[in-house]
Amino acid sequence: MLNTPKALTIAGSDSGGGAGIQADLKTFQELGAYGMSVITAITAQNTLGVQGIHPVPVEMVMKQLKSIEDDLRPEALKTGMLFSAEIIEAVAAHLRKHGWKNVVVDPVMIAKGGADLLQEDAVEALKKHLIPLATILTPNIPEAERLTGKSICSRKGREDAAKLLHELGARMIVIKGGHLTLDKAPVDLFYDGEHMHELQGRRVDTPQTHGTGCTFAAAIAAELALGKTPLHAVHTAKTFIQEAISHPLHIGSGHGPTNHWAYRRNQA
Ligand SMILES: Nc1ncnc2c1ncn2[C@@H]1O[C@H](COP(=O)(O)OP(=O)(O)OP(=O)(O)O)[C@@H](O)[C@H]1O
Ligand SMILES: Cc1ncc(CO)c(N)n1
Repeated sequence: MLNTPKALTIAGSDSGGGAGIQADLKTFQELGAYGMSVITAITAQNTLGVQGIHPVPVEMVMKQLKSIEDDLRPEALKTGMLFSAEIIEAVAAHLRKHGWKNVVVDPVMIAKGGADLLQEDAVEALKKHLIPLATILTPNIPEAERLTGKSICSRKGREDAAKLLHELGARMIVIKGGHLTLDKAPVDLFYDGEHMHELQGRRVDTPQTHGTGCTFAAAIAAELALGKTPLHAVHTAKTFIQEAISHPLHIGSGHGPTNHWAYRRNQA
């Protein structure tokens, strides 16, 4: 019998269920990968914002990683909210030591409501320790600006940022287009280290976009776990998030979650 593909998320918990660990596990499930988690921080969060953050002690993060390594080695993984430099360094050291492959790094920095999900001094740790291990790095435009130190105002600016991030060590990069001005289609740019590809999208005018970045990166990781190529994985992830945003659930009174069921329902 074939082994069931296992996908791991290393990220923060969102009590509201729309982002972080919860969004990742729902996405893995919908795409047919067995989902596992290493929790780096607990957030008290809902569709209105983040009310509290409690980082998990680094020793406990390492214990979770070891439990997975000893028994349930993943075919692919994604990282999300890592919060501190010490957690980033511990996660990166583990990935290096054990040679875990198919690493999707979503460099989560700020929640949609403005809360800091990454400490200021952790950005350098991300650049130095984790980005060089990324198979696919998935920054949004503000994150790409922060990582490269350059503002992005054009298509050429995004291409240059992708190349700079490649020089930092990421093998492939998707610069997401969700933060482009409202009238523009949210085209994501995928750089495979040689060529630029466009991931076309239709903008949905909705506030229900909580966790879009987490869901997108988790879908890429699930597809890599299933053995798909990176190009196939990013295209499927784009379709997955487009469906999830296009069929909102209308939950909560702020930035509501996306609909993780929509993709599979539409495929059926
Ligand atoms: N309003 C929208 N309509 C259609 N697609 C969107 C919309 N907003 C974001 N997307 C898509 O969702 C995916 C995630 O992009 P986005 O830029 O929102 O990530 P993010 O800012 O990291 O998300 P998060 O706030 O969860 O961290 C991308 O594929 C993007 O093009
Ligand atoms: C736990 C967590 N991770 C990531 C995000 C970004 O969407 C969030 N709001 N919460």
